Amino acid sequence: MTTATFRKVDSMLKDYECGDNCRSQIKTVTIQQLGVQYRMVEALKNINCDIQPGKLTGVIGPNGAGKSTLIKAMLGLVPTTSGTAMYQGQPLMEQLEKVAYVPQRSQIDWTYPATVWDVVMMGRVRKTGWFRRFSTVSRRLAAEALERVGMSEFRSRPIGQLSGGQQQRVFLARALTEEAEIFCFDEPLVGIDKKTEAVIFDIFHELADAGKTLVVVNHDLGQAITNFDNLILLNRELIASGSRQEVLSAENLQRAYGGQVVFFSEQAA
Ligand SMILES: Nc1ncnc2c1ncn2[C@@H]1O[C@H](COP(=O)(O)OP(=O)(O)OP(=O)(O)O)[C@@H](O)[C@H]1O
Repeated sequence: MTTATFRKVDSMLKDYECGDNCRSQIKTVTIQQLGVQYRMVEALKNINCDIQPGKLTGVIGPNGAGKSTLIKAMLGLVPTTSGTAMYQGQPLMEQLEKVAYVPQRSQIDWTYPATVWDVVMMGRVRKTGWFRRFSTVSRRLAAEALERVGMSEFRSRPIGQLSGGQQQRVFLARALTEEAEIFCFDEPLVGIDKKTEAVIFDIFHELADAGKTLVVVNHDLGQAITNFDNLILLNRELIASGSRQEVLSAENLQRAYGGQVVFFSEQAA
């Protein structure tokens, strides 16, 4: 099916109100036989799983399991040896205008001379174009996003002068201004306090409730896990994917982490 045909079908479905089930299939990101090799390291092997809209999906697994690589490979940011991620009948990497991606903190240059407002407005560049004036709508969206993450009062502050949690909030605000269909966050919860964690999860759940497709890499198997609807458990290969209750079995955790993890009971999950 061509992109044009797919858009037509999608708008017809909007017109004729198809049920939740078929709408959900259309907005699902489907990862098919994805493989990544970095020189001598086989980072991911034959990954097959879905990321459903309307759910908060976490990617978990031990250090070096390939969690960040999964997101990067889905978006075409690292070369794949096999497979791809599909969205609405086309490779996702060819539709990046529909994606908001927030990389790991370590991959962002915090010395870059930009204010909080500059960073959030960057979320509008794709829609506005480089070197063009931002519209009133773009400015309003950026101001609303900053307000939503509780960072309005910092709008003139250089990003290098913020705490880690404040920096994460600013990048979340930038993602919100992109008005994307798919949101990919790589370790947004590292080094943040409980209050910021709660703000971030509230926003993730709002996006999921609005029918967005969200995937969040999270290496910490602790409390945060209780916030996800679905999980993708990796250790270079796919150990399990599906609802959090299905994925967090003793057997799956043993396969992913070996002896490194104490079993989480279903109640804990
Ligand atoms: N650019 C690269 N070049 C070579 N090897 C890489 C590169 N990026 C990642 N790797 C290797 O690929 C494997 C998977 O890395 P990745 O960062 O995806 O894992 P992760 O699950 O996100 O790890 P962590 O929880 O430690 O952040 C690791 O062995 C890592 O050392």
